[in-house]
Amino acid sequence: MANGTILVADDDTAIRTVLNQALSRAGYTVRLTSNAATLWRWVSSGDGDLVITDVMMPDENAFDVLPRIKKMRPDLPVIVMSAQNTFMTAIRASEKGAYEYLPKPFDLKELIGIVGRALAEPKRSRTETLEEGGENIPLIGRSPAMQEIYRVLARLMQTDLSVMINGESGTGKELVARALHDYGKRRNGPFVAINMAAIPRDLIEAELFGHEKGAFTGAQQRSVGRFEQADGGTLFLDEIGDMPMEAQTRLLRVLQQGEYTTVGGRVPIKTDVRIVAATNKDLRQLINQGLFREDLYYRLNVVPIRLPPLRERTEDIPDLVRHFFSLAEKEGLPPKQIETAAVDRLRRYRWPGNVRELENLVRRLSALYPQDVISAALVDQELSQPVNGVAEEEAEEGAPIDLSASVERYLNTYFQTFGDALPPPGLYHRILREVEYPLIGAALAATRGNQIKAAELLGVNRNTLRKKIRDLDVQVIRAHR
Ligand SMILES: Nc1ncnc2c1ncn2[C@@H]1O[C@H](COP(=O)(O)OP(=O)(O)OP(=O)(O)O)[C@@H](O)[C@H]1O
Repeated sequence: MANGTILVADDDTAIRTVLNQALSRAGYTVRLTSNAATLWRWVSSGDGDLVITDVMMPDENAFDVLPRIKKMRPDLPVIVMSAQNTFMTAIRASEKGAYEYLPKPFDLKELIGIVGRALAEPKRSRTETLEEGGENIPLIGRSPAMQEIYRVLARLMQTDLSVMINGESGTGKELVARALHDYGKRRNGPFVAINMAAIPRDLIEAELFGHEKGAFTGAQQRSVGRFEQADGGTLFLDEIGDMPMEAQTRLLRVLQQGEYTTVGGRVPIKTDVRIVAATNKDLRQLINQGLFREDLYYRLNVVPIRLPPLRERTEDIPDLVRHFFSLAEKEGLPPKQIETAAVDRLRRYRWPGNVRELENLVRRLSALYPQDVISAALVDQELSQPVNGVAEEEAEEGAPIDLSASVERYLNTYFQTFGDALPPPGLYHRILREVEYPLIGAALAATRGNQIKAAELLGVNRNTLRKKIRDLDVQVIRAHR
């Protein structure tokens, strides 16, 4: 049975009762209080092995008590709970030295797990407190998906771990990379971003690592690379999936050895940068296609963060809309209000361009229309206009797709990415595998995971199907009905 004394501070009686029951059942001694003054009295007299506290208490905010607790008893783990589930709450909890931050409502099992972990860990002091972050919240959204991201970010702030952000275009990958830098321990150093898709492929290495005078035609003088610019700070490698192979090899070497040479240079240069990479592609697929180095993937993917598309977190739309209207107002555009029905329309839309598309829409609504209140009809009108390629593709949904033509187009681009060289051997099986995987997945989805029916639909033997599922590692999800 676990033991130790847990001090719980929350002005909500129901939470105190639930925590008391769960923690006592797990074997802990529990002391409960509804206010910060009592908590402080207990802590300062040396009581308790762990604290669980709400942020808002009637007499004082836990974020004001936390630095005092950490100063007096740096080893005492403090778990902070809050119903104010914003990015700043998570960050502030981390900055003030909280052991863990839990947005309410939380899962009791998870809490008990965290308590056990905190008490089992060797004591370490985390006394570093940072300045107030200010109220300029960089990331908006309180959906469960975003809260989970804030928690991961908060944990990462005091580390230098490589982070890989995956998400569709416009989901906020660059914003997250910046937040990691701005609130992390490298915030006084530079943040340098480079987008692999925006630079001609043959210049990427020189751009990243710099080049010596005369290293290649057109290199009239020595130039400093992004690695050097980012020294002491963060280097954000956007669209990493578009990085050419040679540059990948060079990057891997830097990550392994902590030093590099410029293009055309011989002297190794030491580097001290934190790498945050981002992609909207499936890097696993690129690895299978021989377009991305698996060893580099593992180096970069130390902490993966998946940013959900906006359509998976529509509950964030009202907050985002308010945020973008207020940004527009700060830029001098007239203030606007929006009807509830109009927000409902926004929540039902699919947002292929994600938050960026929503931001642009709000900007258009602010700038182009004289009405003070944005109506549902106006939103309908704006959403019905195709604004970019993605929307047009969407409009074509349902139209028959020519598979051969698609494969041909795909192959053209594929060969082009290798320039004059040939792709790695094994192309025939790689391409067939690419087609087989979705084909089998679709057959299983259509038959709700019934392999007999799926084999019949595909016209293959059941054993063949079973083998394919195993070989291709297709996820079989059975319907429970
Ligand atoms: N959670 C958020 N809160 C506030 N603004 C956001 C949020 N997510 C994205 N944005 C805004 O949406 C726009 C697009 O974000 P960002 O450029 O970070 O996306 P991205 O995923 O890096 O896109 P791409 O893959 O196309 O480069 C930016 O103007 C950003 O400020």
